[in-house]
Amino acid sequence: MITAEAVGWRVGGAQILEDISLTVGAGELLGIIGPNGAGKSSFVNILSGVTRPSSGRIVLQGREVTRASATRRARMGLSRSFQTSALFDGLSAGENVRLAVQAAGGAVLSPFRGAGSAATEVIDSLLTRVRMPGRARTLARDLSHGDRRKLELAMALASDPAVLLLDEPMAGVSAEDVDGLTEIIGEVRDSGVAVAMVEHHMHVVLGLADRVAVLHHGQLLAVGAPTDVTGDERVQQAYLGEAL
Ligand SMILES: Nc1ncnc2c1ncn2[C@@H]1O[C@H](COP(=O)(O)OP(=O)(O)OP(=O)(O)O)[C@@H](O)[C@H]1O
Repeated sequence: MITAEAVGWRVGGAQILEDISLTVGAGELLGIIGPNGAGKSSFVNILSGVTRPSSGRIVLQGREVTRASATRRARMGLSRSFQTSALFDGLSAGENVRLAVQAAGGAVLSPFRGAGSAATEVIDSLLTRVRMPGRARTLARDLSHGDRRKLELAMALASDPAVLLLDEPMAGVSAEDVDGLTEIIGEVRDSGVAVAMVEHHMHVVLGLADRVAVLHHGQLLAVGAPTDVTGDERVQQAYLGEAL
């Protein structure tokens, strides 16, 4: 579904990423881990089109998109969530989802119902998919941190993506919400979406991912099944002092 071929990124004389080749297939979840500053977010930015790589290629659904904009990639079936919240706090959960559905369809944006606006059923089904049925009228600012994360996921799913990139979808949420989000993301993968997920909650990544890629100092240190990766000596060295 999405492939990075020998991707490198240099900025201001620093080699941030070097020779990264990774692929994520339909219905597969690739966990991307690595110590702080390893290059995980930079890599996701390159996959999504926020950043152009200095070398290498990105192929999305069989078509090269290395120089395609983020908007074009979104139209080709790629969706992503960001490390920081992208919600409109003064709008309700349903209105936030409505905007995402409209944006996905290339419609004029309006959080309010009107001609050509996203159907309430579509919004409700997205909120149900992230286990927030009946929360459409709650203001985003009144949602718990975990529910905000779920709402962001609903918005990322509004375009019915083939590829979903998640950058720390569980950052700062409670243990209970981590479990809920884990289940939801697992269901998204099981529905056939190719998911690449950067996440610091190691037990989540190791429990959920089909394969895990470890970045370290901008290089791909290891990639494979979770148990193979955690048993890799170089990976253990990279995480020295941290629990794996
Ligand atoms: N636009 C930029 N210009 C210069 N350096 C950058 C830029 N973006 C990222 N970097 C540097 O690239 C390195 C990798 O950053 P990146 O945010 O991708 O790491 P990360 O693995 O996502 O880290 P974290 O786990 O802390 O989020 C860091 O040293 C960072 O300072």
